[in-house]
Amino acid sequence: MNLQLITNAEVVHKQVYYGHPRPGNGEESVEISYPTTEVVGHGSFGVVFTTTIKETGEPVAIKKVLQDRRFKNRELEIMKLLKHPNVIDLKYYFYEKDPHGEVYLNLILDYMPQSLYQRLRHFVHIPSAMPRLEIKCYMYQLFKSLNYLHNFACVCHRDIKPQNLLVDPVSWSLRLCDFGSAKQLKPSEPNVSYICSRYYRAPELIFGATHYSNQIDVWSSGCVMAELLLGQPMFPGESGIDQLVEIIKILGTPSRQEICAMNPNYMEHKFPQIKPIPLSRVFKKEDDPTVQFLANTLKYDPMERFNALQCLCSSYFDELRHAEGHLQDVVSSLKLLEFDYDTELAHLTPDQLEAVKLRLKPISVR
Ligand SMILES: Nc1ncnc2c1ncn2[C@@H]1O[C@H](COP(=O)(O)OP(=O)(O)OP(=O)(O)O)[C@@H](O)[C@H]1O
Repeated sequence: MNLQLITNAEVVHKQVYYGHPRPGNGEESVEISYPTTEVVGHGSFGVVFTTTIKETGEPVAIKKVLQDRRFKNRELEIMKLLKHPNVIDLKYYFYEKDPHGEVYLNLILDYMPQSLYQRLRHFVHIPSAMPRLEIKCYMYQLFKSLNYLHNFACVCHRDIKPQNLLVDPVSWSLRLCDFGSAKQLKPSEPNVSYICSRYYRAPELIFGATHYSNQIDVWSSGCVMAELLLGQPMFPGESGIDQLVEIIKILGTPSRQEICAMNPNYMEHKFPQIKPIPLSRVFKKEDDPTVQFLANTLKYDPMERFNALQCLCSSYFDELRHAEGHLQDVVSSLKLLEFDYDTELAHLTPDQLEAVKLRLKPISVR
């Protein structure tokens, strides 16, 4: 995405629909105005520019995508469902026609200053490591967003990568964006395996599985965390199949059982036998809970891989639950230890709920 400055802003007025209409109000609309525009970015599906809504003073990003009239826009339908502090919020949307009669959908989203990709490039450029606590806060919020997405909205994001994680480097808040590849997966229905950006693709996708689960997002998140720690992608595959080679070079050749767990229909089992490199050697400077956490997110077998809530409960995040001084201020201003029962924990059995609530509490009040 190239960012380019636009000058000579003019104010436009638009009749827009609310992203989350009040219950019973159908597709409620309102008129807003905003200057066009300060910054634009070109993505694979359209442009994104940032501006400020005149009536409310809200800074927003407007993502404009070409609308195929034959289909409902899945990104819009999914974004209407989502409301969580760690997910980019759809404030309004509207359609517009260009002079050639093409229809564009405009998604008006809450604004975040940077992507995690840009934040990491900042540290690589200095050069210095990203502070370990900053990484931990971002990863915690990422898994909070995934726990909500997977268990409440039943949506799989399918394109977790640093470019789609938006952050505020001052408050350390994080929000997940770009639901252009997201889908509600149904166990009985097949899904395309050619999704997710290469470095972050779960091995079951590389093995061509069509009955994968939300666990593909956990693998991608493990790759993001590894990249933040290393300053460069952990599995930088140069092609689809080379991606698997990069994974095997570190995790070793998957066993017959692991291949079967990734894709039971995968027949060719001819791989050179490579031994795994212990992750403690790849991440020499990291402590045991960090290395163990990465090992639990980067497992071949999707069922053995931690799910998002198990990740949140991991001892890697205990430092946030123990927090004192400045970190305690960060934790409380980001409301990291606050969970909403209905949208974050309602899928648990009563026994699981008790155990999880105990685990996620600040340590001082246990
Ligand atoms: N809410 C937002 N606030 C600030 N910047 C944003 C916002 N949403 C998107 N962006 C910027 O625009 C970029 C592209 O957004 P998005 O990923 O949604 O579009 P895309 O067309 O799907 O892009 P891609 O080609 O990367 O898939 C983001 O990486 C980010 O830099």
